[in-house]
Amino acid sequence: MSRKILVVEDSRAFRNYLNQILTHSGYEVLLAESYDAAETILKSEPNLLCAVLDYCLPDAQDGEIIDLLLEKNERVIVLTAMFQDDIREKMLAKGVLDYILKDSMASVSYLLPLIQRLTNNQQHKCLVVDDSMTVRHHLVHLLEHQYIQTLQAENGLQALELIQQHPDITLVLTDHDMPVKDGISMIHDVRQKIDKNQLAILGISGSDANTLTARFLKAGANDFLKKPFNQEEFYCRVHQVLEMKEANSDLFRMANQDALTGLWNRRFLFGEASGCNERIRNIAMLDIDFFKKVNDNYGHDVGDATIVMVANILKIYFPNEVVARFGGEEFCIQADGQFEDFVASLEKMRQRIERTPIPHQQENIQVTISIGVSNVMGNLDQQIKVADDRLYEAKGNGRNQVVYQ
Ligand SMILES: Nc1nc2c(ncn2[C@@H]2O[C@H](COP(=O)(O)OP(=O)(O)OP(=O)(O)O)[C@@H](O)[C@H]2O)c(=O)[nH]1
Repeated sequence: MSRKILVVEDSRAFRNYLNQILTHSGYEVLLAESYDAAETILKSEPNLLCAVLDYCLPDAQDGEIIDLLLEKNERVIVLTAMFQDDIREKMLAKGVLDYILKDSMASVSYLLPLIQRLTNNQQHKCLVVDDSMTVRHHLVHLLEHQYIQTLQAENGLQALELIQQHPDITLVLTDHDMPVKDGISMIHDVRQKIDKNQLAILGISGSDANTLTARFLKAGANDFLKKPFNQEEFYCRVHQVLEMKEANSDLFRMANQDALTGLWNRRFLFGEASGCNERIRNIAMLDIDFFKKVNDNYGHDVGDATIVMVANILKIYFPNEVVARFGGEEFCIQADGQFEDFVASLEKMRQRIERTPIPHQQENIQVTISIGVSNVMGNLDQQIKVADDRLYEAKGNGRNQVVYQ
């Protein structure tokens, strides 16, 4: 997705300031000081993330630059020195994303978060649930204008089916009064399985019932928006809900991921991933052989690079399984499926690690791993204990091997 932003601004100081803050944040900025200059740039630079436009330019004093960009279906943010209700109404009616009052350099501090929001929106998929096609289309238009992908459902039941079929949905916007299944009972059902941090829900309703907001929130909605709403309020609520969700996802990642390798950590393995039921599952415990020597001979940084190399190969061979860094140079893989297939993949992975050199100065460092595997009925602790005993058997038998019985 494009990171190009067109900035059209006649004040040199303001233009340079915008260029500086946007470039610093990793965007590619195209600068124009007038309508004519912008028109020339647009001939050769399609595919913008958005355009930041001064409302009043020396050669286009009444917002004509906005029409030029909107005709090309670009996303437009307007900078204006005048805050007049009629201009604001006119701009928003045209389909401008937002406007920013240009009364000081500090006022543009709102701009960067807005542009970052547009960038992050591209990771989100929203399910719009409403029995009115007109309302659905209006909401879809607003969301897609901000790069949020969309799906649509006519009632709560269809919504539940789509949520199950599309685990990548991150946001649901739902009405309440719908045939077949209403919004609040749909939220109740969703929350049996998916919590607020995984899936954000924004209730939207025009009902006059003054208890509806509380009912939506108590059922598990993250927020509520009353119809009719204006575009600015809609975007503010959607942004707020998505920001909260992203912050929670970041926290979850920080608490459950190993910082060096990006693998899951022990906390995740015994918490989220373990489940409480006793059942059969495949467990592998892996340990890098003679790892202390890598640290002693080449230093801690090379030791770290070795751990990362092993972790990356684990991810390649077990992309859909729970792969965790158990401790220093010890890893654990938890998998379902056929035990023989699991052992075969572990053996291939062991050979791959043995063949993968870690370049260091003029040398290629080579490491091996030992693996113990279990497939017994029990809880996670019991299964890890069996795999761990087999890992130590592998170490005792000469290392660089898989022991699975
Ligand atoms: N570089 C680096 N070293 C670590 C890290 N965590 C633990 N270690 C080191 O890993 C080494 C583990 O050594 P040992 O437990 O003696 O085992 P080993 O040398 O791998 O020998 P065997 O397991 O018996 O084959 C210790 O020297 C730890 O200091 C880490 O995050 N980075």
